[in-house]
Amino acid sequence: MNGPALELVDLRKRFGKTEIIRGVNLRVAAGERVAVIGPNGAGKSTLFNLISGRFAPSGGEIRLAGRRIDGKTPYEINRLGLARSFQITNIFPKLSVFENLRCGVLWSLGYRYSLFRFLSRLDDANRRTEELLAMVRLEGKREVLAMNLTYAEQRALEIGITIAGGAPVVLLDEPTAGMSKAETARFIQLIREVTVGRTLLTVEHDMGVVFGLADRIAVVVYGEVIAFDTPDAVRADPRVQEAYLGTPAQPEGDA
Ligand SMILES: Nc1ncnc2c1ncn2[C@@H]1O[C@H](COP(=O)(O)OP(=O)(O)OP(=O)(O)O)[C@@H](O)[C@H]1O
Repeated sequence: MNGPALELVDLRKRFGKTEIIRGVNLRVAAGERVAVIGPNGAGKSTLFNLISGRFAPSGGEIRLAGRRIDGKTPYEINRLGLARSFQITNIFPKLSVFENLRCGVLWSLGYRYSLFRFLSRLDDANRRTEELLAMVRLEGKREVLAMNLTYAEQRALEIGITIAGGAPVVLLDEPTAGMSKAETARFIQLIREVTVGRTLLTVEHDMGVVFGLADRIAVVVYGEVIAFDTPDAVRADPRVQEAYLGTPAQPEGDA
């Protein structure tokens, strides 16, 4: 019942002869916010691509709420409850903010419904869209075309679309990239609010965001998770300091 929301078991990905993800094990509890950090080229995006089904693993397992999802398509994985943001690419630029959010909600109703059932649920969809509009603080931009929003507003819209389907597990790829400090601070708060009751996995380079948002941090180096712990514990971990600074933090250590 209370198993992990997301679990990676000895996950591996090889491109040609090179193993990029080298036996990753990770158990993310339901409701937890986890930031994945690591040097450039460590394999963070590859890990996200494996979890969301864009790449098939070369080995190991991925479980969403206990259910195997490795080998499934991104569509199937989304339907099973995992939503991933694709930065601003999933926004329809010529639709209004409201219409964009409603597309996200309608998508979650699926195409299997008959037209009659679909129409009968439109009221629900509109209500849900209103809620989302408020959650991402874009009520004042309701009728504005997405292409006319500021960059930060587009990112907020994108998060609204990502959570529109109600997926319990959300993957966000560098959600604050390109934002000013003030926008970033506001955005962290927004992410906190919209992910209440959900499980969040985010790839992030900005340490301010990582420490402001994450309950636990997974540090990926050369395709392996070298630490998975609370922000304070990760900050104090000599292996992490070495991976980032290139020098052991404790000179008297057994290096
Ligand atoms: N489709 C692919 N084919 C071959 N090699 C790939 C492919 N995708 C990624 N790689 C390689 O895998 C390694 C990890 O890349 P990845 O993008 O996952 O790292 P990252 O940690 O997300 O880096 P960054 O922080 O720079 O975004 C890199 O060496 C990259 O060149």
